[in-house]
Amino acid sequence: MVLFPNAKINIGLNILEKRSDGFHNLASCFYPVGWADALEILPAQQVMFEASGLPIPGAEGTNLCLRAYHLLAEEYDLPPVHIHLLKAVPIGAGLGGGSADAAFTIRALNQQFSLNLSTGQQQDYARTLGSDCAFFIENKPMYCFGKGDQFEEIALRLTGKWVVLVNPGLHISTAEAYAGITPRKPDTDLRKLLQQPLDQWKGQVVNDFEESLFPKYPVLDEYKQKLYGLGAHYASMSGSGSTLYGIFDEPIDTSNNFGNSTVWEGELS
Ligand SMILES: C[C@@](CO)(OP(=O)(O)O)[C@H](O)COP(=O)(O)OP(=O)(O)OC[C@H]1O[C@@H](n2ccc(N)nc2=O)[C@H](O)[C@@H]1O
Ligand SMILES: Nc1ncnc2c1ncn2[C@@H]1O[C@H](COP(=O)(O)OP(=O)(O)O)[C@@H](O)[C@H]1O
Repeated sequence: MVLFPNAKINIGLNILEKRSDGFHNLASCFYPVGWADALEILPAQQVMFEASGLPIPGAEGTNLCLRAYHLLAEEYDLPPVHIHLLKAVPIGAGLGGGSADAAFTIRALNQQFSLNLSTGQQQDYARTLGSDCAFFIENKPMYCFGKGDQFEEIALRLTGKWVVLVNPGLHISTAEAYAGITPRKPDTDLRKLLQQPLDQWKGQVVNDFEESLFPKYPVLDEYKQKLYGLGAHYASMSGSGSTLYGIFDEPIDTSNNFGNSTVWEGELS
């Protein structure tokens, strides 16, 4: 079975408060985008994990695909599998790439070996692997809260809009980004702000990580402003960075704007 675990962007990201377990309660709209890895899972003689494409930090045994397999194998009678991951989504990029790989592994194993796990059961397994993981089980635009693993339907649809993602190659660890934050509740609920037309989001729909990360890495704000200069209706950093995105009506020419950054663009669904 071959799947394509896709990235997400955060449209608005409010870090509300620090919790007693050390994590933070947040409010954000998670929106899937088409930038994706390729994941192949095949029955095999013994469990084997292989990765190609972008190098993934950490020992192979700690890869989220393998962790997802072992999590299910502890409870269900799973045959050994060969997992091949072609890594294309940048890592430490605020795009949830590793979380998507984990969630898609759960989805694939559930389907391939007829485990009959409900959506809720798959989300429960996913959230033990990372706060972002459960989102990728349903993989549709959602208002997310709690650790980022609780969901509420949101009417927001940007179908047909064009998104440009710019990854400047800075690897920002999620834990490092959270450590620089002073949590606070916003004046206006994000769900309300997102009901406004897209052109009114600028300056109102904010990612709280920008305040601490932009002074530290000035290129991030420079690229956000360039996206506005190219005509974006709205531009922001995604998650804990370092990827910036802009939302446009149609494809745009990004050449000569973002140095050696990796640029991906595509239609929103
Ligand atoms: C910031 C966000 C926003 O969508 O996305 P990314 O930038 O990673 O894509 C997420 O909250 C990232 O979720 P995820 O990457 O799954 O984080 P986890 O592996 O669960 O946690 C990594 C570390 O981040 C911090 N953390 C994470 C989530 C959360 N709600 N509060 C936290 O304080 C903790 O220090 C934790 O040890
Ligand atoms: N399949 C995977 N893809 C990406 N990162 C992985 C994977 N498995 C484990 N990791 C670890 O997860 C961390 C980054 O996760 P990722 O979700 O890409 O971060 P972010 O959402 O901040 O971009 C890295 O430290 C990496 O070592």
